[in-house]
Amino acid sequence: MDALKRQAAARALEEVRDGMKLGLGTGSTAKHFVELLGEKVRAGMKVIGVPTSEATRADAIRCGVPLTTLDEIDHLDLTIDGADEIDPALNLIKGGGGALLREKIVAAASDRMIVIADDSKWVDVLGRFPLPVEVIPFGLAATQAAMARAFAKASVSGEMLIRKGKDGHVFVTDGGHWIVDAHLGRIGDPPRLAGLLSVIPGVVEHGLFIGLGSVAVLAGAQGIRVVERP
Ligand SMILES: O=C(CO)[C@H](O)[C@H](O)COP(=O)(O)O
Repeated sequence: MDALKRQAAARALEEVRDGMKLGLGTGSTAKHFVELLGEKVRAGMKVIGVPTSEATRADAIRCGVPLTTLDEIDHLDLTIDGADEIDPALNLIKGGGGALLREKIVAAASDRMIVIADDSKWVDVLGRFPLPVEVIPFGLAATQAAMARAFAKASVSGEMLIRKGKDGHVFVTDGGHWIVDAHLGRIGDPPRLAGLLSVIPGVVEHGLFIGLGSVAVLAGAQGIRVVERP
């Protein structure tokens, strides 16, 4: 699986041109991309990156990739990031690594987003992977009740679990928020659910990426498949 992730990352690297401003995703697949990009930079390629997490910032520094922020620049040419699920409309579930808020800000500031993944992430319908929803800890019960109402309106339902870290404590995002993982099973209308979740005050962001992915690069046993957003 790791070899497939690296192959997808290598294929996406072919789209990177000298002088580009890049969004650098988070997760094991995006980490391969940062490592391969580092090799190009050491060979003379001039790019600058905005990391989507503190973990990716550390990886990029280790690999020698020059960094900036979306305070210093307001626009990126290309973001390369992984995903937890990808559907045929190139709607995504992201946030398995807990970086969905910065990932979405960076993707939205980019002209294009290339999603890199092994082909196990490709699904007919989103939802088997629990949907991460980043929330403010204040008023959590009220926020979860509002989320349940949004789920009902979108004809989905399922358990909501506060994400815990490996140490058993509540997982805290880079932004200081918590994550509720919603086990919905099947999300029939992702854009509708995305809209309903976005207007809940205690929801900072959710892991449905609608209309952000431009291209998916999927690596499988049969080779690489490149899928454009329809
Ligand atoms: O959204 C993410 C992090 O918030 C990741 O892109 C997603 O979890 C996929 O990770 P991996 O490449 O390790 O499978």
